[in-house]
Amino acid sequence: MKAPEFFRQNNNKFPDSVKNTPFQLGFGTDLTYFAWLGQNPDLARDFQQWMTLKQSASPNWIDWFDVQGCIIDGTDTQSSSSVLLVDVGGGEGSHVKQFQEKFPGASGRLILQDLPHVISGIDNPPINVELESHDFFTPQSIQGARVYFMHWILHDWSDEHCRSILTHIVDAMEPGYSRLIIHEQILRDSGCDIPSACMSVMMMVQVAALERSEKQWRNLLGSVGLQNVKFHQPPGTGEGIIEATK
Ligand SMILES: C[S@@+](CC[C@H](N)C(=O)[O-])C[C@H]1O[C@@H](n2cnc3c(N)ncnc32)[C@H](O)[C@@H]1O
Repeated sequence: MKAPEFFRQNNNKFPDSVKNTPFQLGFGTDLTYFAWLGQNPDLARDFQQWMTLKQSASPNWIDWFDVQGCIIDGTDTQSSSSVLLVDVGGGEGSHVKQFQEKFPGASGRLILQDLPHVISGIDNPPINVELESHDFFTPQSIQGARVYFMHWILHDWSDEHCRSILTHIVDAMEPGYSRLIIHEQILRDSGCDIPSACMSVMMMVQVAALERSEKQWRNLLGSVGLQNVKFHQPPGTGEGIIEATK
């Protein structure tokens, strides 16, 4: 682990670039973590399988969040091409698969987006879900979906990168109709629990990013023009839902 060496060399400052973290020092690469995974297919597959396993062992947001009232009830049921949910950076699709299984009768298309090497590596694609190679730093191809969903995406990126990702989604959202649903940690402003703090440290050393508090989320989402920002915490502990509209 090269973190102590990295921080000694950098005067204990937070990494200033996703291309200059303890990860690059440790693995002797100039690539960002996700670009490096793209060049290491076996490890990329292990990473996606780990994400799927993690999800199967975690509380599922659709079991405690009011999906029916907040999403399904207001969905356009008239157009056969309308999109119910886009899972942006959705990996192997465990979230969109669970959504489809819990709400099989919900009207609208379900779309799973991720980088080309991830999409082409999916062995068992979720049924009734369209797969699309998409780089979230480019304009969003799906316009006016009811929901743009992201789990464990924004905690991988600095505020500056997040603004780029979010701006492409905001541009595609239909005012008053589309919802952004972010499934991430919502840290307490003080007295943060140890597992969440450890995750934040992991994001720092790997991708120069962080877990965020409610105040940090509000500032970030407000900076790209999102409004009606609501925070939902699950019963007990765990990752929350942050909901916003354009
Ligand atoms: C921490 S994983 C989360 C995956 C998935 N949302 C889940 O919860 O299982 C981050 C995901 O972002 C994807 N990703 C990274 N950079 C991307 C980009 N530029 N465009 C689209 N997806 C990207 C990765 O391939 C990976 O699947």
